[in-house]
Amino acid sequence: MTSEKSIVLKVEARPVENNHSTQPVLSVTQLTMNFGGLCALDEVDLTIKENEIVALIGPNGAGKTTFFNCITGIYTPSGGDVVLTDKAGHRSRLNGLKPDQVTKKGMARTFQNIRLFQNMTVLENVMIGRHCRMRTGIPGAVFRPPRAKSEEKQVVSDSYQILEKFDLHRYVNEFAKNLPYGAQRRLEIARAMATEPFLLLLDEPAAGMNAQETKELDAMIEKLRYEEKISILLIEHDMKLVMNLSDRIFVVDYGKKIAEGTPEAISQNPAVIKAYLGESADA
Ligand SMILES: Nc1ncnc2c1ncn2[C@@H]1O[C@H](COP(=O)(O)OP(=O)(O)OP(=O)(O)O)[C@@H](O)[C@H]1O
Repeated sequence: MTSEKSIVLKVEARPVENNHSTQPVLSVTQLTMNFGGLCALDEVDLTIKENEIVALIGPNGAGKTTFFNCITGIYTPSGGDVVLTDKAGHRSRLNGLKPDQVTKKGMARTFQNIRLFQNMTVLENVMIGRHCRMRTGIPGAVFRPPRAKSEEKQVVSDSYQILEKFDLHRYVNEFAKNLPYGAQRRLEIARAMATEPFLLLLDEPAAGMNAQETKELDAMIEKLRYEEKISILLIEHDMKLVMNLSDRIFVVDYGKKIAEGTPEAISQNPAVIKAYLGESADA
């Protein structure tokens, strides 16, 4: 029997424009994560270069979200190294940093299940992302000296501009929970972008989207790459989106990296086809 995933793997891969710099912004080496007796990640290596779009794919339970959780400080990996290099060439080892410290270093993320502040407005959700770049600390927020007031004004105006970019400004004072599904997904990305990342991680951004919303998402991710000059790492099950967007693809299965390469190479890789089809690939 042919599964749905086997069909989508055969989506035509677009030719890769290989004009990206070779500077790695993220370098992950031998990342390992054990949960008791379960090895969810087994010495996985992955690099992302400046301005690249890279996908991390694999069957359900392969270890993709665990990978994101390990590199963003949600989990402490059992082994391996995670190094982020900013645009000025400063290298930071992220091992042991908390999620907010990782965000400040320039790597932001979204989640598989939308994690917005549902009872806050659209503007407030983005302002929360923006606050990570504010200089005012708790005393400033309490006593509100003139500098804190002017910084707060700037946060409001920056956040509104971000909403405009994501075509969300018409919802500015709506509660997040009242937005249509596709707009909630966009808002998560807008909030992540408000932290000024140079590397954005998207965990299944197209999950639950219809064909039109997915097409818009595809265009939005491309636009982000070119206009904001950022690199993007995405986990996604929609192979059409993956094949269309990615410069390179990494494939994991049972916690191990089984392949990496261009969309074209990956779509023809026997180990990848087998991972998606199971034993039927041998037939
Ligand atoms: N906190 C945890 N404690 C124990 N086991 C976990 C934990 N998080 C993930 N796992 C296990 O690690 C393995 C990898 O899970 P993970 O969620 O990373 O897979 P995935 O590739 O993201 O899957 P999906 O595509 O279904 O989201 C699974 O066997 C999962 O049950």
